[in-house]
This record gives sequence, C-alpha cells and structure tokens, in this order.
Amino acid sequence: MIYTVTLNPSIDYVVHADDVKLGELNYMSSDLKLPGGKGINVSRILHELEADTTAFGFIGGFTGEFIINWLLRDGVNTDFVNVQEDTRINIKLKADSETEINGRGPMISTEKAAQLLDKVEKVSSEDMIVLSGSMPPSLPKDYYEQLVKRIISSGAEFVVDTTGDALKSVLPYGPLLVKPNLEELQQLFNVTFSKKEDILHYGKQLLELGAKNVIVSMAGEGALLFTENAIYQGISPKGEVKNSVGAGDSMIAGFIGEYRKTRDVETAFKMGLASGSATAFSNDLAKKDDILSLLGNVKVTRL
Ligand SMILES: Nc1ncnc2c1ncn2[C@@H]1O[C@H](COP(=O)(O)OP(=O)(O)OP(=O)(O)O)[C@@H](O)[C@H]1O
Ligand SMILES: O=P(O)(O)OC[C@@]1(O)O[C@H](CO)[C@@H](O)[C@@H]1O
Repeated sequence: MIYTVTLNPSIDYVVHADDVKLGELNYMSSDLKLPGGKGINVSRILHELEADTTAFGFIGGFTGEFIINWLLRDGVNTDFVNVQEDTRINIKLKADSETEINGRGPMISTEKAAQLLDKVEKVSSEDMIVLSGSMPPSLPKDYYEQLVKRIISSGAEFVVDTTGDALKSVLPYGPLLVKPNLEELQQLFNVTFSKKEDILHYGKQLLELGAKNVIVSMAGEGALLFTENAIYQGISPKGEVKNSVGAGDSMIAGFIGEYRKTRDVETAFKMGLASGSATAFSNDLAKKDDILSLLGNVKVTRL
C-alpha cells in the first residue's frame, strides 16, 4: 500500500477570467472546484494508475465533505483524522498569467495531531508513505520530523515533498525521494541559479544531506533526476497547458507507482515525466490513458 499524508488539504477553486482588474468587479468566464492538497493529488494519480493507495491527513467541515465525497465516488481510499474547522479553499486564478492564493488551513488540536502520528506508526515495512505539502500553522514546527520518526520505527520507505525547514529536517532520515521545483531548491539554499551547473550542484547537495533520490522539476523544461549512481535529464513532451496545478504531485505518483513495480529509477522517472505533463495538459489531474499516450514522447538521457 502507498499511503499519502496531506496535512493541509484544500478545495482548489480554479477560476478562469479573461481580463482581471484589481480593485474592480470582475466576472469569471468559467470555474471549477477540485479536491486538492499535494498528498491527495498523489493518491488520485496512483489510483488512476491502479496502485493501492490510501490518503491520510486532516479534514474538516463542508469543504472536507466535498473532498471525501469526491474521493469516495472515484474509489480512492481515505482514512482521515476529522477536525472541527473547515478545510481550506485555495484559489487558482487563470487570467493572463496563473496566480495562486492558498489558505492557511484549519486549527489542529494536539489530540488530533497525535492521532495522525499513531496512524502512520501502524503502517508495515512493506508499505510506502508520501508526505506532501504545507502544514496548517497550528501544528508544531517539527511535525514533519515527528511523522518521519514514527515512519522510521515502522520500517516503511518514505517520500517527502515539502519546502524549507520542514524539508531540511527530514533529509538526514533518508527519504527515498524528494522533489523540489527550481524555485523551492533556490529558496532551500538561499541562492539564485544563473547556470545549469548551479542546479546540478544543489541537486547533489540534497543527496549528500541524506535523500536517496532527488528530482528537481522545471515545469515545461522537464526535470533532473539525481541518484547515487547517476544524473538523468528528462525532457517533457510539448502540448497545450490547461492547468498545471498538481503536475508535481502527478510526477511523484508516476515515479513511485512505477518504482514500486520495477525498482528501476530510469523507467520510474519516465512515468513521472509523462504523468506530470499529462496533468499539465488536462483541466483536472491526468487520466491513465493520457499518461500512457505521452510515455513514448518522454526523453531521458544520462548526463
Ligand atoms: N508546461 C508544461 N509542459 C510540459 N510538461 C510540464 C509542464 N508543466 C509541468 N510539466 C511536467 O510536470 C513536472 C512537474 O511540474 P512542475 O515543475 O511545475 O512541478 P511543481 O512546481 O511541483 O507543480 P505543482 O506544485 O503545481 O504540483 C515537470 O517536470 C514536467 O514533467
Ligand atoms: O499550500 P501547499 O500545501 O504547499 O500546496 C497546496 C496546493 O497548492 O498544492 C497542490 C498542487 O501541488 C494543490 O492541489 C494545492 O492547492
């Protein structure tokens, strides 16, 4: 089983508006409400790729119900901790450019935080856990590390997709995969990249700090995969971008779903690239057929 943990799920409210003027009344040309949050997106793609998955996390209120009902309807297993306040709503504004405004998230009590720690401790050493996304502000700063310590005691492999200090704190525990995008990698080391060598240097740094594999994703420019033996460059297929929200999560799902089957990083990377692009080319997350049809157009070379 691949478990995902979304500490801060969301309804993603995708708003299309042709010509947005700040400070004036604007009308949407269309809108769409989707279940969101990084781990939930990973579970949705894993389910699409027919991998066994269960979504853990904190969920609450009418917004939480929307998400649970959607996942139930699609057949995605969930085992959330229920909280009192509403799960957040994140705005994804598609105008001339893409603007995101993410909510802070509900209050999580100490008791609820402890319940989730207990859940992750009970997974088996055969399982894998993906920890993704931001934390609601009421959780302790070291909550990611607390989760990882419990996972380590279960013996399961784990993947982390978060940012900043939370990411730094879990690297020494040896995550199977971390996947910063370019901006997140620069923020992590407080640097600005001016050439490809900079990306290669800081990608390798993440391996040195403890990650077993690192993907640095670069949106339409593809991604780089760093492993203990080699660095691979992945070129994404070209296509019409409809909604790139969740492309990174889809990439993680494609990678780990395939890696669990083959233990081969190169084929896993190809599946990750195809899944990320297939989501970028869809309004919602990608469907299995879209992913498989892009697979042949993905190019991976060893550097
Ligand atoms: N415009 C695009 N064209 C083709 N492929 C894309 C595009 N955007 C994303 N992808 C694919 O998805 C992968 C992940 O995208 P990206 O780097 O934007 O992740 P991210 O910033 O984590 O995204 P998000 O936070 O929205 O999930 C890319 O490496 C690429 O393979
Ligand atoms: O605020 P976080 O947790 O960092 O990111 C949340 C989020 O932007 O990430 C997903 C896309 O990756 C969306 O479904 C969701 O709205």
